[in-house]
Amino acid sequence: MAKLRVPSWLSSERNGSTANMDVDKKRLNRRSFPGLATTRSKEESLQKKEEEQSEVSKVESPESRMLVLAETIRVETERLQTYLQSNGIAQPSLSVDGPDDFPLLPDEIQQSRQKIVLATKELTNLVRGPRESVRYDVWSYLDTLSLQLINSYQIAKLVPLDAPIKLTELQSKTPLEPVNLARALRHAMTNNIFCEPSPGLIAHTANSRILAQDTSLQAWIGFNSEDIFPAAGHVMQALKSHPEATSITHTGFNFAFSTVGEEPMFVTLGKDPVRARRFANAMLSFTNGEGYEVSYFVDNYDLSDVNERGGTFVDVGGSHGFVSVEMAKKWKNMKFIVQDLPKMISSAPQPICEDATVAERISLQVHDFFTEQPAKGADVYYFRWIFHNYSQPYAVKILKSLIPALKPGARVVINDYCIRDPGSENPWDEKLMRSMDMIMGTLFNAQEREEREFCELFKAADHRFDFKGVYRVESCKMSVIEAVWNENGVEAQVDECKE
Ligand SMILES: C[S@@+](CC[C@H](N)C(=O)[O-])C[C@H]1O[C@@H](n2cnc3c(N)ncnc32)[C@H](O)[C@@H]1O
Repeated sequence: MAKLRVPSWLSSERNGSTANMDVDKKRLNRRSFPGLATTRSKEESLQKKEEEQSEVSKVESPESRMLVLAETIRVETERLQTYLQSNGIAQPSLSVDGPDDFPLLPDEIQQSRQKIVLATKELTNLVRGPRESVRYDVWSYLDTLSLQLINSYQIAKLVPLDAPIKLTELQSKTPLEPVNLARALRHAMTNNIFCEPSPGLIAHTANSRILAQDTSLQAWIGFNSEDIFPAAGHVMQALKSHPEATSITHTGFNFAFSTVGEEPMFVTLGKDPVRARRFANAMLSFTNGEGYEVSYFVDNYDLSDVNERGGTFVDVGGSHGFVSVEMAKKWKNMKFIVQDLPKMISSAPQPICEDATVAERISLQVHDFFTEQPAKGADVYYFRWIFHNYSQPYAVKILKSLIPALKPGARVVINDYCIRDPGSENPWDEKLMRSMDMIMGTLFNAQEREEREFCELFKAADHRFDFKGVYRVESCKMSVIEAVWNENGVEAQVDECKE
């Protein structure tokens, strides 16, 4: 049997694991903006491989692996519990009044959480065994299905927060036929969404209660289960008919919603204000998730020179402008333009923000980013969660459409994932990023990109884009990828984008 390697992030030896983590952290947060850091070199990758090889010597026999994992779970749970207790933070609980989220935690405590989740998952896999694990992993879509029914029929809002409700009474409040309501609820209960304290009585858990209260979360579940889930079921069909998989109108989404060869997903959503609003709110929920907070960008991206000269920041594909609102609060001398498709712009809140001194510096503009950029001579063109929606031909077109508007020194800033080498991300984030990559393929035939791919993208659009590199703030999952417009740029060298 092949031997299992113990990854350094899972080791329960405190000093060893912390030391490894520090090394990893330093390595992974290396940035390639001039003056801030240097690009990860081949030698460093090799060195990492060697370090990993040496981990093989710490191989555990399959019999003891369960105990290693159990010990990791015990040690890390104790660490998390102690931290919460000594800081007066409520302990996690599934009961209806359990806390909604963890507060911002120090890095090492956050890593404890990650280790617990990942060790628990591996231990579950080991204890179930390979055949049973794989056999039933494929049923994970049923978790989405039961959640879709509950969310779509707004069942969580029908269950009182303070007392259980009889299933029969709940049935009378929904158009869902009793068998289907009971089956969706009882399936969701296997995921701790609702509980049945005694037969026929339905009550909230913390999970179902948050679903009843959080409208952005409802939108997130709605978008994922009603737009992405059907699209995922049509990916095979899309790939079989268009194996090259670059067209944005021949995707799983297009096959699911009968728009093949007609229009991309955003146009479809844009035609329906309810769906457009749900998408915007879903993005808000996602953005508020751990490691995606807009504050990482707002707090760390330096615009003091632009602010000093009262410059302009264009948020291209900026949805309802929530990034610009936060930026305008910080940079009080700057102007902001939020651009998006007509339906998105018309459904944006008016005023965009309560504070008039912020709102008056933000304008909304209808603009299709595949056409010539109308905001000429701005200082920054910012794209958040845009480029990962597009395969290379489209992404190049978006950049080319900017060129007539660019003044020398204009910054083009992409705020997206930047994928690292397989296995170099912590597994928690790796799963998230790989999942997002799958979703991008499903909806757009698009992809998440590595640093080299971003560099190649800019160079493919125009050699005058001076690629500055990738910057990622500690604990943030998103990277800032930047290029500066250089009128006198020289023809790109073939090797320029290689690691
Ligand atoms: C994934 S969302 C990102 C929104 C926002 N930047 C954020 O960070 O949440 C993509 C946005 O691009 C907009 N969009 C899609 N196609 C567009 C186009 N051709 N021109 C302008 N905006 C577009 C969508 O309406 C949506 O608001």
